[in-house]
Amino acid sequence: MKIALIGYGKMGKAIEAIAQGRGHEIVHRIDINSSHLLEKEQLQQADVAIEFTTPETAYHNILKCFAANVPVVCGTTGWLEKLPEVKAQCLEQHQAFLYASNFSVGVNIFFELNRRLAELMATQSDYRSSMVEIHHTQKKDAPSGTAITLAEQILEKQPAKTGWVNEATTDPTKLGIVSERVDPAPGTHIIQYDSPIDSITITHTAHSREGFAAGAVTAAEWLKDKKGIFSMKDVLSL
Ligand SMILES: NC(=O)C1=CN([C@@H]2O[C@H](COP(=O)(O)OP(=O)(O)OC[C@H]3O[C@@H](n4cnc5c(N)ncnc54)[C@H](O)[C@@H]3O)[C@@H](O)[C@H]2O)C=CC1
Ligand SMILES: O=C(O)C1=N[C@H](C(=O)O)C[C@H](O)C1
Repeated sequence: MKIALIGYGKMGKAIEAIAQGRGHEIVHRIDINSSHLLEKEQLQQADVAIEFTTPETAYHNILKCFAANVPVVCGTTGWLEKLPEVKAQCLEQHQAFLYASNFSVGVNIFFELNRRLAELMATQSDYRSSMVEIHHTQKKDAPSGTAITLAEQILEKQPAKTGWVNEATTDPTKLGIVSERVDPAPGTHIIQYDSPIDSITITHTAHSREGFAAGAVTAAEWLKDKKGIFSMKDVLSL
């Protein structure tokens, strides 16, 4: 499979290593200094594009892939206000798009646990939920995309909560998400339910970026010949 890597930073390089290890060819490595490679003719040399850039650039990069008729896997976080528009464009232009706030198998299983735990806790008014996410200091967005996905799952199951805030809170109608930035943390997410009697905590800790990169390559292999909008739930059949 021929891959265009859009974003050749920490994730782009981790994805390159996994993709080449699986016999794929990287036809373009596109970063801030080589964005001319996002032209239609260049992108069309790839079977699939994998986009890990910045909150400011993801939206336009995805639209360029649509214009070139190239399926795109996107892992960039921090741009979700534009997601509905991207999905609409994908359908309108008959393109293929797969977004995940986290591509690792472990986190996608953790999402399922989180959803179930939130469901069980929905009727347990003695417990207060909260979240901590820990990442490296170069991370541009807070809270992390994964934390937002986890929060949305909790809010969906707990109607007493009306939203999340990116700080610790005693407001029972809000889910507090604390963001810590410590090197070299690749990504840790902790969900906690506390009552006066006890606490329940579930934690996912990434030991490296390998799981994110492997998941993104698996998603690209899966998406290559498809049309439509997909998620890692589709890829992993969860
Ligand atoms: N969904 C997931 O599983 C994961 C998502 N991420 C997200 O992926 C994104 C990238 O993360 P890192 O690789 O750690 O960041 P990084 O800062 O190491 O790399 C970003 C890359 O984007 C490039 N870039 C900037 N503007 C560009 C443009 N206009 N066109 C093409 N390339 C451009 C930069 O030159 C750089 O190579 C972040 O949003 C991060 O939150 C990170 C890890 C896992
Ligand atoms: O920026 C990162 O590094 C990560 N970003 C993703 C997120 O925002 O959730 C996924 C992972 O936690 C690493």
